[in-house]
Amino acid sequence: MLAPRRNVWPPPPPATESEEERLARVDAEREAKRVSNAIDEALALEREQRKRPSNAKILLLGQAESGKSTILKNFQLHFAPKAFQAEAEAWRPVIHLNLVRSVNFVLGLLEIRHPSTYSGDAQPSSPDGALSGQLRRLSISLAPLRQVEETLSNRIAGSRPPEDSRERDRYHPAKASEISLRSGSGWTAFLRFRRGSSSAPDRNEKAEELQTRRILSACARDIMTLWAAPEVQQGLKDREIVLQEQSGFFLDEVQRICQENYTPTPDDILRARVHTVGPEEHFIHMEGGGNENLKSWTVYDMGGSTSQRAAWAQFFDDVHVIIFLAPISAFNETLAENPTVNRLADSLKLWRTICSNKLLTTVEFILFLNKVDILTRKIQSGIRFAEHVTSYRNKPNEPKDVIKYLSDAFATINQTYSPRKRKMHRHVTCAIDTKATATVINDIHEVILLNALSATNIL
Ligand SMILES: Nc1nc2c(ncn2[C@@H]2O[C@H](COP(=O)(O)OP(=O)(O)OP(=O)(O)O)[C@@H](O)[C@H]2O)c(=O)[nH]1
Ligand SMILES: [Mg+2]
Repeated sequence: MLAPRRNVWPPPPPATESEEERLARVDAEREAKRVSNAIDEALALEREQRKRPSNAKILLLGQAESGKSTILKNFQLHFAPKAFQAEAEAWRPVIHLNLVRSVNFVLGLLEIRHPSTYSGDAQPSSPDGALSGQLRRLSISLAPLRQVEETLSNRIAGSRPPEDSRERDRYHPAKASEISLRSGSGWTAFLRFRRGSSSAPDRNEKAEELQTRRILSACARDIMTLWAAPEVQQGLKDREIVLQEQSGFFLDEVQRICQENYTPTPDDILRARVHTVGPEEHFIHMEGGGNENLKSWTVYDMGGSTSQRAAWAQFFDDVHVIIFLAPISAFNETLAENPTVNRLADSLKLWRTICSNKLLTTVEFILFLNKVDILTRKIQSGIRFAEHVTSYRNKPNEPKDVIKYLSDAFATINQTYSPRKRKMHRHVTCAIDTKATATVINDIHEVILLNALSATNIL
């Protein structure tokens, strides 16, 4: 006689099985089969979904103030204009803060130039040491803006600024200070702010905002007078400070921005400056429907200052495209976090590090040579590129020649240091020009789709 079979499923019924037990067993087996089929179907579906992702994953890299967050805003404006517009109101405090910081920066400069008047000394030691009566009056009438700056900073970044921002917020002799945000309390507060409809600001916040708007409206005329004052313009010129080229510059728009009923325009939002601290993940759901297989994009916007860069590598794994921003206008500037390092040299070095990274061997790169408008203005104002980049020697000091030289330099680094031959797409951009950037986005749209779809075996 054969021994009863073991290790088979379902096990053979015991010889003594009653009719009732048999019915119960058949029921249990049917249920087990149903569960097993359901699991198989779920696994098949998951496999299918993995092949058809809802996401293209894009990484924005580049040094601080290269324009990463501005490109992200362009993507949002281009692909999800309704969502972009819905957040417009939330940018108002950021724009107000950018403006107020510029005003306080100018007042700070006057304070340094004319300490005797500020300290109340009636007998300034030299004629230069005295502020004109008009500027003295303005410095008093605009004094409330220091409090406005503090209120807005606290509201946007949270009452305790992140370490990195405290470092940056120290008074910089040539630069208006910036607002920093990081994922965490400050950032979520800002998001809550931006996505105000789901959690409306409380009564205190509303009252505070109203108060800020009233103060700004009352100060508008004095801010304009201050900005137009020959003494202020001369003071900036003497220090070779061009505030117009700095991030978050709104001093030429005071009348409009200080109106009590001001709502930011897309151009204002693109020019608003918030320093990103920590990686930010943004989902863009294509409002026009997008590609059938790819209805949303995930864009990772990284903080670009040197202390932030260590966090980049954790996003290299399954990224489809990297967009690297190099601010080509920065050839005569140094890093805010390290004044001994030239910003262009830092950008080239960073690009080389990214090109040679083995984890990114198969990733396609899109290079934006950004801030071409500022580069053009600088060269046309007589700044000589070769004085800052000696290898340029005696080539023509013309924007188009400088741009070509830089574009070739970045391309050569890609060819030389990439572990394998890599496709690279180059664009010369001005990220605050929405129309020109829309054309570039149309050009790179297909590159992003192709990479995302082929990475997931759909193509
Ligand atoms: N004039 C000009 N300004 C630009 C351009 N691109 C960006 N900006 C401005 O430069 C400032 C800095 O840009 P961001 O996008 O915040 O820079 P980022 O790379 O995100 O900087 P971090 O977050 O600090 O890493 C913003 O105020 C932008 O409006 C450009 O092409 N031309
Ligand atoms: Mg940023």
